[in-house]
Amino acid sequence: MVVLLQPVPKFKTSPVIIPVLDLTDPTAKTQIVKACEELGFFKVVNHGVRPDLLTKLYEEATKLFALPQSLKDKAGPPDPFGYGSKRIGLKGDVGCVEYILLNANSHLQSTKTTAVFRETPTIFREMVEEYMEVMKGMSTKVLEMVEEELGIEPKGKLSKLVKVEESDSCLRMNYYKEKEETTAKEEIGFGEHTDPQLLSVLRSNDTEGLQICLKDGTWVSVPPDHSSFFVIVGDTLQVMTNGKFKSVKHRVLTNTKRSRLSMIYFGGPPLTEKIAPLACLVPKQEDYLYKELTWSQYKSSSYKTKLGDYRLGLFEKQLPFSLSNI
Ligand SMILES: C=C1C[C@]23C[C@@]1(O)CC[C@H]2[C@@]12CC[C@H](O)[C@@](C)(C(=O)O1)[C@H]2[C@@H]3C(=O)O
Ligand SMILES: O=C(O)CCC(=O)C(=O)O
Ligand SMILES: [Fe+2]
Repeated sequence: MVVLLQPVPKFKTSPVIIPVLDLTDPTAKTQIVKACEELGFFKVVNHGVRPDLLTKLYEEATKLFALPQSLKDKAGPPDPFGYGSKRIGLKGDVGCVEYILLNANSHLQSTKTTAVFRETPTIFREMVEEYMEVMKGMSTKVLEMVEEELGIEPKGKLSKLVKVEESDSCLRMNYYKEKEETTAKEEIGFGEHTDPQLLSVLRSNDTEGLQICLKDGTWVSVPPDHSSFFVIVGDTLQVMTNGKFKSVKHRVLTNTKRSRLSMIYFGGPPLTEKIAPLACLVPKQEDYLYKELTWSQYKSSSYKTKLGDYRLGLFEKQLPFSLSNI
């Protein structure tokens, strides 16, 4: 008899060394740049975010996902904002995940974002707004440190993209339910992908599941740590640094015994912002690896791709005909 075994995703079980950054350390900017180049990922400790805000927000988010399905569905299907279950994006991707996606920019706020808040207590909305401000602050701080270390001029060129009111940032809360059967296998919670924005700031409860892909293609598990944040380099930062920083591929595998609740702030530039390699980092135009696109163009093209697609190809310069045929 032939027994067909379920393919188990390959990944290293031994934890890889994730850079741990204390933003108040005078050497932090050098370490941030190193981590963004080598891994596109690092952990932030000693961040000063009010622990009671985190605890309370997690309590309220847990209550939200425990609401009757009929109430949650009032804020769905996502447009892409609002409440979603299993389906991710518009191109048929699925995962073992329930989520809400909310605009951070109140001027761009969609009706589906408002619908989420209709089903939740006022305190939830207030805490979400405060949390988004805190995340904006942390994203700005990280980008300011990158500017200083790389000598990016004028000051604020990068960080203002997430700091200004028009920035197109969003917040996602993902809930991965535990499996009923204790013998159940791990499944894909959130399939492999890179984040399109400049950078993402992630926090989760203490349930494992997040994995990142190293440059050699091996997947490694990121040990969870509810007291820290994780920063993920996005596609836009890869383009602006002309490939110096790596937009890291990541995914979530579900845990069979415990539920995972994560919150991710995606720091995006204003919709009209032109994204291209920074001239102060790449003096010669012919050395640019990427062409210019507005964030709005890249974002709408991203929504035509599947989760795991290589979206940075949209930015890549076409090689001259003679070269591309070699
Ligand atoms: C399949 C998709 C979901 C996504 C939009 C996309 O077409 C490709 C990028 C996906 C992603 C990944 C990071 C964030 O979670 C997200 C909100 C984003 O900006 O890009 C999601 C999009 C989504 O779920 O709407
Ligand atoms: O839920 C997580 O821990 C990560 C999910 C993620 O990568 C995303 O929402 O873009
Ligand atoms: Fe992601």
